[in-house]
Amino acid sequence: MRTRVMPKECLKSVTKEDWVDINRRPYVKGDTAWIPVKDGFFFDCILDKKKGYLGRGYHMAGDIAIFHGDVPDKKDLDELIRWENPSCILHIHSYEGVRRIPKINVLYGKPKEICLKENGCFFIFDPSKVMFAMGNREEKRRIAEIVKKGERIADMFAGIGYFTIPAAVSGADIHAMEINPDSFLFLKRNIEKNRVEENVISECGDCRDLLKGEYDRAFMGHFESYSMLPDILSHMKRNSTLHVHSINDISAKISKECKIAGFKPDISLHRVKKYAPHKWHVVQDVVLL
Ligand SMILES: C[S@+](CC[C@H](N)C(=O)[O-])C[C@H]1O[C@@H](n2cnc3c(N)ncnc32)[C@H](O)[C@@H]1O
Repeated sequence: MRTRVMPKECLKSVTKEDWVDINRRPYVKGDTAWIPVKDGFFFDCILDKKKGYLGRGYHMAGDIAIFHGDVPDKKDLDELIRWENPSCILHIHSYEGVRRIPKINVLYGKPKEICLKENGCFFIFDPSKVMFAMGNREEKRRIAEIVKKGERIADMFAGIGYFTIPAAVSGADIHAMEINPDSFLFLKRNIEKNRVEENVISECGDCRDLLKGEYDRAFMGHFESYSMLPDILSHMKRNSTLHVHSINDISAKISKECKIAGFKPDISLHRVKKYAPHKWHVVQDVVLL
């Protein structure tokens, strides 16, 4: 790659210059930036094609690199900085408690808010403050496809709007409930950012206290949500649908609760992602007959 070598602080001021190749990422090391140059313009250094990254697995949320599991070693970090040029590297140890608060180490740079675009929806969040499950993209797309315009939906564990936003964009009316005030603030901003204010009523608090009226569908996007089945079942219409998330198949437990509430459940199981060895994040679609 042909580059011009400049102090890092020049990066912002040169982006609009006609010689800058905006289709390539600049490479930054310490205080120096190697800025890609378009064909036909003056350059002062050719950067070797970078060797691939061979370290521990990670994923990128915007320009923030995230490790789960064990803490990566210094060699992996140096390699990753060279390979991805991230603004920040986080190690997320776990998500704590019912509010799923990330327990993190900042390994490089400074955490910040990012805005991801997925399946045409925007999600603003700070991965050091709130949970965002990167592997649920397909499930969000599936939900956006199956909800119907005008349906009244309870999103009992709305988070930053993982399911609320795609369902609202599809034209459903969502009652979004979220107990964590940090996640709730991002939820409000994502409702605005995606311009779905008319389709979403959002409330901060415990969904068990907030459920109101009758619903055509309910999203139960929390692994312990089955314990709240009695709460939601008293608000569900006949022929309505629940989407109950869990680790591995809990159809038998769900079936028992639905029968106690007077429904005949028709359950189908969908895998969302691998969670741990022998453990799958699954969702049970439960039609209440
Ligand atoms: C979408 S995230 C979790 C996703 C993932 N399926 C899991 O269980 O780890 C779940 C969200 O539910 C919220 N939450 C937990 N208990 C709640 C409750 N009783 N009422 C409303 N929101 C709740 C948490 O704060 C969190 O933002």
